[in-house]
Amino acid sequence: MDRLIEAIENAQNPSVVGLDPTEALVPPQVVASFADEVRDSVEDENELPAAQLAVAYFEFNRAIIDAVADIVPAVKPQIAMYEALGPAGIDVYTMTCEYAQQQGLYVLGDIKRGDIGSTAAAYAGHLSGVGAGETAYDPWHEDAVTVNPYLGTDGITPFVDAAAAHDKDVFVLVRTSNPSSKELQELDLAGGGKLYEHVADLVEGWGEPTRGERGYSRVGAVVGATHPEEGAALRERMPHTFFLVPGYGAQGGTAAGVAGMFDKDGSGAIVNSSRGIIGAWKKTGAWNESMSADQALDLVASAARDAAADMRDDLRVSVYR
Ligand SMILES: O=c1ccn([C@@H]2O[C@H](COP(=O)(O)O)[C@@H](O)[C@H]2O)c(=O)[nH]1
Repeated sequence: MDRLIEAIENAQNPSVVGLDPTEALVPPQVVASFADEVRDSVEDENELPAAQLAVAYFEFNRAIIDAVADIVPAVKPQIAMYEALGPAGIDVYTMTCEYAQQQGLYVLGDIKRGDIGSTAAAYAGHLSGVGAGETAYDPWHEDAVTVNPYLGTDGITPFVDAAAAHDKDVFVLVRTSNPSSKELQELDLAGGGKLYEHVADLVEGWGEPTRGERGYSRVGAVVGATHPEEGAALRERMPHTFFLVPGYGAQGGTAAGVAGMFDKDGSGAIVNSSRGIIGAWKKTGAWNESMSADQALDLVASAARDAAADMRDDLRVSVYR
């Protein structure tokens, strides 16, 4: 986690921009502008819509990354949005991750994997790449990934081992931001405490052998911005676990609400906003259908930069107090 902490300190900004493109979030003229280019590249007409959207997603992401790279430390591409497009989407996911790393950003791949140990070992290829030594190949370009702890220790260990071997990190779902999270995570355990508290203790333990110079381990926790009190209690309970905090903005989380998830030095957490930043252009009232694709991308970029700067300033007031 030391690299992420350093990037946050350099930017004085504990926030991460979520790259979750959907058809509704990309200006239509951007998608339309790739129709001809894509038609020549697909073998089957049926592939056209996915291929066209995929190219549009990449240009959309690139405009946003260029606009925010000097003010945020990290991006979090959500792989679901890309997987939804099939192979063309997966290509654009990896291209986005690579481009973001090239711009100096820490890339947190939101892949939420979880399976039995032997399969988890294959998923851990997201962090370890393919092969070893000089011929090692990293197709994913991720600095960290999210994982689901539901299968227990053997589903997590391959990710932790890969993270330790490749100077990367893992974020484990502990207290997720969504309304239904209470159905499982708030269950009372026979021995006392809630299920998510037990997961929190496991996460702190999984990370223990990987503690870095800044006191945080390579095994972080996902804690929703929509649970301010529980997040603050988890901060106390998990002193060596860095938090990824989604749910700010579109899901109702606030800077005041997440303040307790940071440590006394204003470190220990990074807050995500996806739709609030990449969809900010829709709220400006400046878009119109006669704009060119380039003009629309300029609007996306400037609105994203303004929204990212507002979020940074908002967090600075509450966190760097
Ligand atoms: O508990 C969780 C875990 C992950 N997420 C992901 O974060 C972003 C949030 O997007 P917004 O548009 O800022 O709401 C998205 O990729 C989720 O899958 C989460 O929200 N909560």
